[in-house]
Order: sequence, then structure tokens, then C-alpha cells
Amino acid sequence: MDLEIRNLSHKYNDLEVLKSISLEIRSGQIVCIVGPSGCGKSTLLRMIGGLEQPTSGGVYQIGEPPADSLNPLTYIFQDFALLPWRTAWGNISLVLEEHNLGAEAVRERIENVLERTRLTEFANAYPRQLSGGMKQRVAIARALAVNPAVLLMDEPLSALDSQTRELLMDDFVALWQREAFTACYVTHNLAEAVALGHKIIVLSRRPGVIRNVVEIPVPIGERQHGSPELIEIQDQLWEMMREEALSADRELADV
Ligand SMILES: Nc1ncnc2c1ncn2[C@@H]1O[C@H](COP(=O)(O)OP(=O)(O)OP(=O)(O)O)[C@@H](O)[C@H]1O
Repeated sequence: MDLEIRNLSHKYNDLEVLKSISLEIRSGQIVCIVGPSGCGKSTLLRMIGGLEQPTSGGVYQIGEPPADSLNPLTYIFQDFALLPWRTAWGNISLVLEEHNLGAEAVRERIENVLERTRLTEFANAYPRQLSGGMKQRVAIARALAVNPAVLLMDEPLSALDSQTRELLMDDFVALWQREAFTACYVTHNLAEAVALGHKIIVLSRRPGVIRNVVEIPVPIGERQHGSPELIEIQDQLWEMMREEALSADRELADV
């Protein structure tokens, strides 16, 4: 299933947040959205997930989600959102409980996602017994368990320290290479965007319009951290973001 965002604009009362956004998220692609603070990234993700309706324009699903998808558009949040009184297994089973899958199918799904996120040995651990990175891996396993058509990720690594972030980025890459998933990934962090994105959408300051779309020509599995090609793309992205931030500062100074 692909997603197409067509001419989407949004206002909160008089506050214009997003303007004429059109973009495509193709099946099997990771699309990153970057832009200055407050430009409307999270708002756009909520609209893509159907949590809020845009003032005009819309989000269209093209094609069908996988037949066994229990929740086509599934979120992963930065704060993990795990229930502390449930084990890793219990947190994942929670999202499967109301779907009448049968005990065997539930067990298979949970075992599969625990294995894919390298958590099999921690199935019976409670969140308090897990590191931040492992908690986020449980949250990722829980999201994958419903076999989403598109994963919606809002700053999924920003609550973690930089080493854990690096390790989880490697995990994302390995996960995607093993079984390509589709994702829309909002981040402040340009290193994450160039490591994980097939396509990077650069939003302007508010009201967010698409300033640039950068496609990364290197296959995800072949991206070397710190390679000259990636650093150059990251520098270009930073230059675009910097200009936006400086213009916003100049505007404030004129007030
Ligand atoms: N429910 C709401 N009601 C009114 N204003 C809102 C609402 N949600 C967001 N906003 C405003 O819309 C603008 C965009 O917010 P949003 O959180 O989407 O930006 P962002 O790019 O994700 O920001 P950040 O990078 O800081 O997380 C902000 O000015 C915010 O205050």
C-alpha cells in the first residue's frame, strides 16, 4: 500500500501550520521528514495517521494493506509508551488481544517480532529491567506485530543517548533489509535521516511548505556512517535548515 498526501494544508484557528503539502510514500520506502522546530512535522504525521483531519487536501491510501495487517497505520513514539506492569511479551500481546487471532497465531506473531528485534531472551522482562534502547525495541516489536502497512515514527530515537541511537539505527537498517517495511519518520537529527531515509522531505519554518526533496542514491544497507557522500548530503540538509532558522530569527528581530 502506498500513501499519497495531496495538497494538504492545515490551520489551528488563525495559526497556519502546513501549506500545500504533496508527497508520496511508496511501499517499502522510508520517508524522513525534517524541518525547524515548530514547522508542523508532528502535525503532518498525525494527519497521515488519520488522528486529525487537515483543513484542506487529504491523505489517500493507494492499494490495499497486507491481508494480515491488524492496524495499517501504526505509531512508534519517542517515549516508548510501554505498560510497566506487563512484560515485553505482555506489552506486545496487548495489541493483538482484541483481534480474535487464536492463541497459536498470537504466539507465532510475538515470537517472530521478538526474534526480529533480538529480544527473544527478554520476553519475560519488565520495562524497568530493560535499557532505554531495549524498551524502544519492544515498542518497535509491538508495532511490527500488527503487520502495519506504514509505520509512523515521531522522533523515535530522541529520548536515547547518542550511543544507543547509533545502535538502534543499525537495528533499523538490519530490520529493513531483512523484511522491507514502509515508514514515515519524523526527526530533528539529520544523521538519522541520511542513514535511514530513501527520501528526505525538508520542510520550511511555519507554515511548513516542502522546501526540498532529497533522494539518497546509496542503498540503505550500503551506507557507511561518516562516508563523504553521506556527509555531503547531511551538510546540504543542514544548510537548508540553517537558512530557515536564520530567516525566522530575522523575522523576529524585525517585530
Ligand atoms: N492541537 C493544537 N492546537 C493548536 N496549535 C497546535 C496544536 N498542535 C500543534 N500546534 C502548533 O502547531 C505548530 C506546529 O507544531 P508541531 O508539533 O507539528 O511542530 P513540529 O515541527 O513537530 O515541532 P518540533 O520539531 O518542535 O517537535 C506549533 O506552533 C504548535 O504550537
